[in-house]
Amino acid sequence: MIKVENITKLHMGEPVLQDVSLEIREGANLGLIGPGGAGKSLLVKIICGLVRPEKGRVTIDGTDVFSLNEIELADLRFKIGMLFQNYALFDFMNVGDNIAFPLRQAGKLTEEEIGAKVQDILTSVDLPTIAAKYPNELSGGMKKRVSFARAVIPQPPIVFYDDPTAGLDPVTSSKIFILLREMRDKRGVTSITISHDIEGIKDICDNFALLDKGKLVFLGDRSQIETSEIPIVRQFWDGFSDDELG
Ligand SMILES: Nc1ncnc2c1ncn2[C@@H]1O[C@H](COP(=O)(O)OP(=O)(O)OP(=O)(O)O)[C@@H](O)[C@H]1O
Repeated sequence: MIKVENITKLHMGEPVLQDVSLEIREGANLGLIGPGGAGKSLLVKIICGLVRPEKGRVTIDGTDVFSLNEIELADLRFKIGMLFQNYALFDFMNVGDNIAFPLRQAGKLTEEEIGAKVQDILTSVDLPTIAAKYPNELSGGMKKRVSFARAVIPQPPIVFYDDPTAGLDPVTSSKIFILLREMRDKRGVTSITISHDIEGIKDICDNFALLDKGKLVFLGDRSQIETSEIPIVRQFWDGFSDDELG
């Protein structure tokens, strides 16, 4: 269970997140939507302890994230896979070494076992032959799939996906959403997916939150979001542009 209580974060004295509270129970998948700059990525970084808020509390399975020391935080991050918006691949490592990185960090498997796992996951993301390539030789869609592979290879129980299909063509996007759905159905992960692709996240998430200018303006399940009368919720969910909303 992930519990976010009254998170407030300031940037140059102005609130960029304001009193945000939500809960994600084990195995649930939250879709986080809202305009650019609303604070979605920042909220996820706070939840996994990468950024400290001015106010509020985050607990993951009962552990208060901000009470942890650096070593305990590093342990917590082993439970959390993160697919960052900007890939965050190491340019100086080839694809195989990038994906193997979290397994080597954990230090529990032999090189032979790691090699087999890397090959398995590369096959499952439909890129079986690119282990020796470097990130700068890959297309955006390939980098996303490699980042996905690196985020999920340690089989974390929690995964955060930050705009996993941004800038991808529709075919590659649908492949990514299939991978996300498999994580939910086969591995039962608890997840937060930030996305501007409403059609894509409709199918992989069971709960939805909408952030606007740092405030949580909606939190609810699919039927609640479909019937919400909050104008910005309608605008985002239905994907129309209403000039009156500005
Ligand atoms: N570590 C930080 N501390 C304080 N403020 C931050 C920090 N990181 C980002 N911000 C600010 O938080 C605001 C929200 O940024 P964020 O990237 O979370 O938006 P977003 O909703 O994810 O946008 P997009 O959909 O465009 O990715 C921005 O004004 C940004 O400058």
